[in-house]
Amino acid sequence: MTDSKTSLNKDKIKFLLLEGVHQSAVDSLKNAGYTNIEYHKAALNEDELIEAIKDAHFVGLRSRTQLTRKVFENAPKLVAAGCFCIGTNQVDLQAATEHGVAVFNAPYSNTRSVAELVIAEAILLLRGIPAKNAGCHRGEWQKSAEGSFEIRGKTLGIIGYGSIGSQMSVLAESLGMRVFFYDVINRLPLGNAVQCKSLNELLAKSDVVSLHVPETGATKNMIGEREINAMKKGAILLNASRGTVVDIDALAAAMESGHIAGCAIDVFPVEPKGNNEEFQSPLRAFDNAILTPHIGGSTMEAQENIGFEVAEKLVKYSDNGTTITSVNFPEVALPSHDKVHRLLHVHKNVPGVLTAINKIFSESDINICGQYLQTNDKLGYVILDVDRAYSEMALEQLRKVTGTIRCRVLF
Ligand SMILES: NC(=O)c1ccc[n+]([C@@H]2O[C@H](COP(=O)([O-])OP(=O)(O)OC[C@H]3O[C@@H](n4cnc5c(N)ncnc54)[C@H](O)[C@@H]3O)[C@@H](O)[C@H]2O)c1
Ligand SMILES: O=C(O)CC[C@@H](O)C(=O)O
Repeated sequence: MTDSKTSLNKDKIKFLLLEGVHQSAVDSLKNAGYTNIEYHKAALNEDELIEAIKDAHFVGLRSRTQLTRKVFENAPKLVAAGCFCIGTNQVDLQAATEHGVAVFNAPYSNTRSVAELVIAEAILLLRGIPAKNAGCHRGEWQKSAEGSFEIRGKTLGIIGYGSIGSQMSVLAESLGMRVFFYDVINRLPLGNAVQCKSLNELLAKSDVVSLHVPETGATKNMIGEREINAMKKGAILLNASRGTVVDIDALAAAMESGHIAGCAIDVFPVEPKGNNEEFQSPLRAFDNAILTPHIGGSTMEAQENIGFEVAEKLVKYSDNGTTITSVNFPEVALPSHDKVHRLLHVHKNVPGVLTAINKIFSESDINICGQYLQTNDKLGYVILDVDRAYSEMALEQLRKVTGTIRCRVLF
């Protein structure tokens, strides 16, 4: 038996931070003792990412970086990924899980920022301000009330009544809007909002339609030609969810015909990788389209909070194995014990793994001081605190347990 410390020193643990995540993330990691940080302002393409991630233990990203199966296959040391945003659709979660990589995000920090933006856009579009603004910039003077409306008394249709949709609902009612929403699950309506039974019902009722659904198979092109035709003539469409949700060509055709009176689009099927790449979209042709570079959640407040929140989750996972709020791992938090070694064991959720683990320790005569197992449909994750009389041999045996995906010693 040896009393050896086999975990890495903190300065050997590499964090790869991409897409200009907020300085608060860097500060939080440094305050927690993690100084080995590689920082990139933009996203990396797959080949660049594979090169940068090959010796990284943690990766931090936003919505642009694609963590594909190939990336996970080439990231042998990676233990966790932190999405400094809400969406996790840019991560192949199945591949992350199979490789034993815990994924975290910030599910709430930027929701208010998005809700405020879409309300502001609805007001501006109902008044025709984007087109009037563009005209003035060209030297035109279009003083007219034609096509300008107050928001008060108009009907808002929210698709996806989660954290953002429900906040928008409250803000919209405070401005005098009537609110309907459509969601795949029954949601408690806030204020006087009413849940619609179908998407068609919502589209037919609404003067303004706003999308707040995640990117999934079911939401891909959820708003296409048929759905746009089901909207009222002269209605307004807002999308600050994901670019795959709206068929942009169908929207451009409806803007051209005047069926849609204006739109505000923050997310696109293909977005530039960084600030130096040209943004391409058929919607650039329309003065009555507010186009923004995926900044719905980009406020100083939100980004700072997200930086702290996600960095803290990564630090807790690195320091003591805590996976609370992980989007793909069973959630485990074991209080720390004195004078113990802590081992983390990630395995396929198949019968007999815990028995095999416990057998190794009982046969090696090593006392287990604390143990917490959680499973989800794919994974089992157990944190074990064992007596200092810990042996490297036990770790070797743990690694051989059938179903093991990843096993490491924290301290
Ligand atoms: N533009 C930005 O900068 C920005 C910022 C934050 C979030 N987002 C996007 O907004 C999305 C929503 O964020 P949120 O925090 O409100 O998420 P959320 O998970 O709290 O809410 C999403 C809602 O959509 C519903 N939903 C899922 N599939 C649906 C379907 N097929 N039809 C109808 N409803 C469906 C869910 O039941 C849920 O109520 C995120 O997934 C993210 O992609 C964009
Ligand atoms: O900051 C980003 O890149 C993504 C923001 C937003 O889409 C989110 O999912 O939170």
